[in-house]
Amino acid sequence: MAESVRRLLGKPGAADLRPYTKLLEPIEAREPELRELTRDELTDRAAELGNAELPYERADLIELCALGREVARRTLDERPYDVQLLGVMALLDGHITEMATGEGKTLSGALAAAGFALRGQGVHVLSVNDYLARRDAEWMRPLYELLGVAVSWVGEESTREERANAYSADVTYASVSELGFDVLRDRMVTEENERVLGEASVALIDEADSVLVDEARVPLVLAGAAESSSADVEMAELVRGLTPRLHYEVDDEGRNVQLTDAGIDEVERELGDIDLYSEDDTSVLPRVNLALHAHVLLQRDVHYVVREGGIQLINESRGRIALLQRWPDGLQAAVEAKERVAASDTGEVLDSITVQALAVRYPTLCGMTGTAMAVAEQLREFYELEVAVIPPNKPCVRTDGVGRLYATREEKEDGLVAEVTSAHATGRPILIGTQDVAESEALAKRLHAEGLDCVVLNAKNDADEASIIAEAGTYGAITVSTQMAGRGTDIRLGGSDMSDRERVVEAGGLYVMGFGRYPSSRLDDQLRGRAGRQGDPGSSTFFVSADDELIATNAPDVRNYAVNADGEITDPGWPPMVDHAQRVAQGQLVEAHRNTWRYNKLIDVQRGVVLEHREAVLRENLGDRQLAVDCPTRHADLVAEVGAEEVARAARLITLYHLDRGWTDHNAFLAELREGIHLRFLGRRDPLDEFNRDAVPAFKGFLDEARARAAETFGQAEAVDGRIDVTALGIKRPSMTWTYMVHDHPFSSALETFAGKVRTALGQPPRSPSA
Ligand SMILES: Nc1ncnc2c1ncn2[C@@H]1O[C@H](COP(=O)(O)OP(=O)(O)OP(=O)(O)O)[C@@H](O)[C@H]1O
Repeated sequence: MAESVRRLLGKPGAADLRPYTKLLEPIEAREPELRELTRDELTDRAAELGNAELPYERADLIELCALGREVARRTLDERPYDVQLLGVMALLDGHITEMATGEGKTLSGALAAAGFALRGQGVHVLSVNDYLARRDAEWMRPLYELLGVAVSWVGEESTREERANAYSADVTYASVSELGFDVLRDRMVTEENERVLGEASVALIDEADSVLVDEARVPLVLAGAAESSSADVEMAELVRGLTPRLHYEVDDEGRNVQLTDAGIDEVERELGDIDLYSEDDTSVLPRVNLALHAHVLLQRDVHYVVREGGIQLINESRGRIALLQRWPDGLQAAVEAKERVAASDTGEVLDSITVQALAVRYPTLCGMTGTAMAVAEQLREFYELEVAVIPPNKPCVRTDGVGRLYATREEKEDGLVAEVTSAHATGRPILIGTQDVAESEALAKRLHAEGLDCVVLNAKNDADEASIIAEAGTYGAITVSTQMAGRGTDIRLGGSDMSDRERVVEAGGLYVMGFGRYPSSRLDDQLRGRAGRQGDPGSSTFFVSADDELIATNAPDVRNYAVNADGEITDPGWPPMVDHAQRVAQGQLVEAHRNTWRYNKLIDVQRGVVLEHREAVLRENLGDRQLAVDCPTRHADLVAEVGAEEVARAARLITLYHLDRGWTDHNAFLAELREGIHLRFLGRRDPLDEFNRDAVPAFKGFLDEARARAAETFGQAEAVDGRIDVTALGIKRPSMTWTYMVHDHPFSSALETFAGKVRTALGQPPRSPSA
């Protein structure tokens, strides 16, 4: 069997590509005829595809791909490769396609989106950020237009009208957070026509693993009227004076910090001989704990940066600044106090939705990424999605080294610098991936000190990322970067204009070096994948040390191997141990994901009940009907005075107000419950049971209570000049102006840590990484 055919048969465990490959020949056979068609004729042919339902039958699928190819050639001057068409077909079947960096996912995705749209489905193409949403929509616009498909995009700056217009297009590009914002806001409208989202039924997700797995449990939060929170400067200063190990202890994983007995004494003394555990004032201990958490566990330039006089979180799975992201309010204020910056505004949480819940709203889900196979099981477990591994257009000739393991971090750095020096002497462009901002800066400093000029790309300058990345393949370039997921710009050899390509190819192409392994093999692969694009030469290798957190925590035994004069461990036994360490870390992330999912399931059920009820109030006048029963006299009097329509309007606003108000309060209760539950955990009860035990009864009378409150308010309604003034009744809608993504870390990590402790206390073995 020819190698090219063997490659096309796909990997075990992945979706079968054979049905698609069989269509490649007939698709190609359509080409001569389609080339002769005028633009209008092409558009007409595309419209004809709309005369049937999904899924596409064989003949129509062939026609769609052939048309898509011709249209892309004419409008973008890019004739989609066979493998890109395989990607289109797999997406149309609702799969996650794995396509390597630079294989042209943007074009594949656009053709698939158009395919769905031609069959009458509304499509949302979800990107990881606004920049990519806009860029891709504009880039693909000529293609969509020729196919007769309306395309649009939404960005952070878009107004309500622009959003409504954008979502009414057949295909809308948006970032996950903007979409989340609109979904949450639409849930709180008081008039049906205030909604901006249409009826999209398909979500096509770019960087699908990052969104569906890494960020699945991140809640997007809709916040209401802002007010200023007060920074707890007193506590920040107090914990600043404490001594590690003497006054507090951090657990091995660096996820939990606790005062020691000496620390408790010290804090009590500093606060004027109070009793931290006094039943009379329970507010002090949480304040101390927050300040301690902020002081010890959240590190500047790792978890956040201080920029423009404020704290900006670093999104750990992408190494970027997460602009709208903040920690739960108390913690955010504690970090602000620690860094002595002004306290930022806080708001009341009106509602929230996790990225996962956002994704599963769509009847059809599909997506693309460079690295999906490694999370195939999770995609199946959480989303019932299959992965289709699309082979590269040209075979990948990149060589991936086993890597090097050193005993200490210093030796690792020395080893890397030596390798950079010798590779740089040949003119090869080098890309170094680091774990965090602080590390990227320290390494850049060292390289400069060695006379090696380099450019740094990290969360502090991510606005320039597209241009920095575009030039990373220039002859002699050295680029130091934090994680590469979702960077969305490919590295062309010889610079963005490829003018120097030959020289760079001769030198061996891009050399990717990882400064430490990431907690997930996918992140390693994303970094590696930057080299060897479209059959380019290139290589990759990772430098690790026994001191690296990942290794020290999960594979401490590597220390038993002998080291050579450079501090390098050369025994062939080490690579599997490092791989194992990474698998353990991955297992912990999956477990955390499962945990959040379990909590959210219950909350989602409750939210579903409220939303269904809300819908009936909005569309079917349920509030009015209920109030006519609950306050018959008042209702009748008001109808006589101002008419049924005006009463129905007021009834709707009053009922929705109390439903939303109740849900906001219930949300706050659930959040507190979740955060407080780990304390009870020490009592060795299952936290989820505990959570359900309280959350279920708390919701029990929810709808009745909202109804009773509405009746109470309605009872006081007065007619003035033929109208019912609801604001006079205290019905004021909160301003829903901003959203943020909460970092899930503090709670879930505490939960996991406590879970570990409980298991140990019960004499159970720690859970295995693959569990
Ligand atoms: N069929 C084609 N013919 C020629 N060039 C193409 C074709 N398809 C895509 N390209 C080009 O390849 C480059 C990479 O495309 P794209 O950015 O979509 O890749 P990607 O798979 O999304 O990579 P990344 O993982 O970096 O986001 C672009 O410059 C694009 O114009």
